[in-house]
Amino acid sequence: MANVQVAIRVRPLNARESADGGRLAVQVEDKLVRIKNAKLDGRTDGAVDSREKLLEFCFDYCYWSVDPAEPHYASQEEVFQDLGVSVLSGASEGYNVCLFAYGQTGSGKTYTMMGTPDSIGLTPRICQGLFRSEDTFPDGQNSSRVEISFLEIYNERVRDLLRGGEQKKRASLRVREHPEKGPYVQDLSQHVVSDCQQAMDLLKEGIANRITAATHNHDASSRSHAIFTIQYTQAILENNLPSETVSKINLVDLAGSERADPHYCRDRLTEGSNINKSLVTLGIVISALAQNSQMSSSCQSINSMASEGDGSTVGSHSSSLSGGGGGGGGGRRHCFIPYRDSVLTWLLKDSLGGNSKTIMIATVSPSANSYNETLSTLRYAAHARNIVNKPRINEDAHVRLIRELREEIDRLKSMLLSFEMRNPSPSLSDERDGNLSDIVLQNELKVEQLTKDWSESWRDKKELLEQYSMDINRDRAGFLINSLRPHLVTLDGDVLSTGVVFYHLREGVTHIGPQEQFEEPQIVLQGSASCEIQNHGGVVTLRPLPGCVCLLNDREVTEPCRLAQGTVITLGGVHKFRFNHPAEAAVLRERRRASEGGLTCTYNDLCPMTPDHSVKEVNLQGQLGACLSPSEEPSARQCVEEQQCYVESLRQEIQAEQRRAERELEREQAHLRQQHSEIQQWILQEKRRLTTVEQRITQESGLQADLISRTPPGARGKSGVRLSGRSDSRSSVPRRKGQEEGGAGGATKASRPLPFR
Ligand SMILES: Nc1ncnc2c1ncn2[C@@H]1O[C@H](COP(=O)(O)OP(=O)(O)OP(=O)(O)O)[C@@H](O)[C@H]1O
Repeated sequence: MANVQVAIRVRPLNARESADGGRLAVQVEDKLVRIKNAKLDGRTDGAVDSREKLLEFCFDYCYWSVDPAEPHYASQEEVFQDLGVSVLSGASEGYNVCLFAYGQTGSGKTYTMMGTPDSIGLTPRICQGLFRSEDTFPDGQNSSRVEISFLEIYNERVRDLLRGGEQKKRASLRVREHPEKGPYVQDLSQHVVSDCQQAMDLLKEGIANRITAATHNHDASSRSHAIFTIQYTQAILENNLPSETVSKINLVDLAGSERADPHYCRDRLTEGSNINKSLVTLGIVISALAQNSQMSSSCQSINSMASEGDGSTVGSHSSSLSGGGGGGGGGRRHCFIPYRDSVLTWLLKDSLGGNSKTIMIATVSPSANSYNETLSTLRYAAHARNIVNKPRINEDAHVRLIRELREEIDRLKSMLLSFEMRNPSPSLSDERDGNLSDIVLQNELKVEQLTKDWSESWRDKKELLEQYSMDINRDRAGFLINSLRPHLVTLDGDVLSTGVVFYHLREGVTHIGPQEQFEEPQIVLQGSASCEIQNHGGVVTLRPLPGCVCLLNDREVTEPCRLAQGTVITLGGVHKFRFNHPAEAAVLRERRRASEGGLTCTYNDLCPMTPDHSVKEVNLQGQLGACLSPSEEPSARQCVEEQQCYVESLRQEIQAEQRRAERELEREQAHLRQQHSEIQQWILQEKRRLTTVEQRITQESGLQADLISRTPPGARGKSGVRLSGRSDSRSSVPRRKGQEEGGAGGATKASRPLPFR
């Protein structure tokens, strides 16, 4: 059980307050805050109780940040040293922790939680502290993982502050509740970060996406509640005893409460009423929780008094407590907590009365003009201080089992020892002694095995995290997985298959194929498709195996073949993979950047498909050679050398391809030459035939003219031509050249095929 810790921070007077005379209404002394009602100061009529003039509240921490020149001025660092360090220590022990800032608009919540570039606030300091604490463990003993998400609640809708794209940023997300893990936001992006800078970048990105607007009190007022969540997973192996915990750190900057102003536009009024609604719900939740906690503690004290009186045991005392809220306390029932009445309280359910260590920092203005708002904040905060939470260490179930078994072993061992001491006679103790020893031995074996399993599984997870930098939704659309090792990605042709599979190509040989073909295939495939991939110091070679058709970029290979970045491997016509070589790709990307568009190093560019690839290949080789410098990392140099070997082999392939292409060209040219001479001959023949036809036409025309002139007019037909004895339709109609002569003209051309295709 732990009470919510409450801190108060008083900010400096702002320009408006100073201009108004700068009268102060708040005083701070150690853990006490006093607030004076200046309006009642002048009244001496006795109607006013002096207690109304000066009210006093006690809190866990009080910070006076009004004037840096004053001796008890509390800086950002001082606030961090109390509250931030408390957050970090809670998280490092495996507890969920929540720190939220509450206060009137313009009272300094965002300044305290986020700070300014010159004076950073609690959230960035906590991120720094988180990564700093990681360095305190000796190498190899601990390992951790930090995931970040950032959301805002605006007009009762949840928005992801770290999601790219305008549309996605505006999309509202749904809040759901997991039976064990509690409320969560569906589809909220999670970002794995490996250093403080990455966390800071996300924080800045989220802050920039937050909705702000000008209000009476504040020019850049946050109009939404912002929740920055760090999920911190730690694994430690100390003295062969594992521990694995997951803690959630919620850092909340609430929107400021403000009185509604009728001069505001409708949107601003709706916004304000939603802010106030959620803050009122928060107030109701806090009050109800405080009431329940007080009721429980009074039950506890009544029961403990009763148990002292009748001498009952601790067990019966606790059971009477757990017997329900209404058990004691004069029959009063525990209040219902309306968590679901606002999105804010629903999401903070665990932080308020649940599994979390919670700190509230209430920010106030010192000005007498803000008396009412400050008093309301102090009352709100005083209520919150009564809330009792039930934080517990979020331990991994396996680790808990190991710990419990170890405790059991210790208990059995001590039983064994005391049994031996009480029964020195060997005959009597031998049998029981043996039984206990067996149990101890069995448990020790179990613990040993479990510890081994856990260590291996954590090592695997850790290794995986180191190999992959995995970022969910960071790249705007989905997962971005960056691996540093050569790997395969499945390209599944089955439309019904979902999910993407990565296979690391470890140093040595990776067997790919059906279960029965290899003793231990690392990549199991259905059917008969198989091959071996060798990775020797980053040089990756595929060896096709008999009985399986193996294609690299759709070209069949039968001999071992060096794999290049981006190669598509097809095995047995069904299984497709894309090969990625991150180191090779990095070097090639670097070269591409250096050449400013001179080179596009995809596999297809490197492949000798057309003669002009040789130009690119030479270009590539020139760049690789030129880029080698002594200052380059050995691995990069090695990679460049490998690239040069690879380029050399490509160059030879290109030359062979060119020679093949030249031979092909020569054959094609000979064929064309032959066709050309055939056409020439055909044209010549046709010309000759035409000349003959023309000569015949001329002859026949002469004959006809002669015939007509010699025939008497009475013997001529209607057409003026006397039909000869030979029935020749060709001579009975006027002729058009080329049409009539035995079809030898155009018709012949169409019906006679050309001598080429
Ligand atoms: N402790 C402080 N020291 C110096 N300046 C402060 C302090 N607290 C607040 N301020 C200044 O007061 C102004 C308002 O502070 P801040 O933006 O943090 O208010 P807020 O409570 O977050 O307001 P809102 O709820 O409207 O967003 C800012 O200019 C901030 O720099």
